[in-house]
Amino acid sequence: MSNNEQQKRAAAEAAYEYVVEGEYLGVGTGSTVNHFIDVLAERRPAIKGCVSSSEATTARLKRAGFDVETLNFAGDLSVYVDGADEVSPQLALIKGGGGAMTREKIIAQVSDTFVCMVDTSKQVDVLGAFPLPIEVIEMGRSAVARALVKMGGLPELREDFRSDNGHPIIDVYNLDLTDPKAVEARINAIPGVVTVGLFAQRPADVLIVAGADGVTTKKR
Ligand SMILES: O=C[C@H](O)[C@H](O)[C@H](O)COP(=O)(O)O
Repeated sequence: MSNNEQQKRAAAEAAYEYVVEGEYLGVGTGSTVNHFIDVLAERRPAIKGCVSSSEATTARLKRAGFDVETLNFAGDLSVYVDGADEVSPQLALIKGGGGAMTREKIIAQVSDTFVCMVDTSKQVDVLGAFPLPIEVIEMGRSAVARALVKMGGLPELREDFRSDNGHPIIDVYNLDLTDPKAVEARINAIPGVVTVGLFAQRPADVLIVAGADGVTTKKR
């Protein structure tokens, strides 16, 4: 395993401490979450089942023998575990590098504790070096892109990609994200936007950071 993969694994092991037995567990998407699912598969907690944020995570959880239930059935959750593409000191996040942010944001919103796992490379003072993913309705994608240009952004359509919900994704460079809550609200208000991958209005509650010197945990 590379150093980076070892760090992801260490973060996943630390996140496991937040799993609540006897309940449904929210599970995010991505390479760090894949390590978390591997940890779940090894330790087999007595959870009721999982609520998944993507088809890829659902398939991996099922292969590991876990029940995957719909959020409509499971209702509000105690714990949601996921990764992120960037994290600010206030625990605001950019998510959606894998295109899963719509389902991720829905699950984060109904979870008491959002546990986010990252490696040190994803910690930034101000969000925005990572292009901001925005899921859009196909017929509105050019209109949304023009609105983003007016905000100072440089939108790029993600080539040959559809989200699990069947929508295109625009990745936006160059946006000023010094006030991420305000930008999130402004982008949410553009007709045609399904979900912006900014998690500032609902940031992480617990941040687990894995680095060369071990794992640290920060709480909001
Ligand atoms: O759409 C993907 C999700 O938001 C992921 O949480 C994010 O991209 C981080 O993924 P990874 O753990 O692979 O860096």
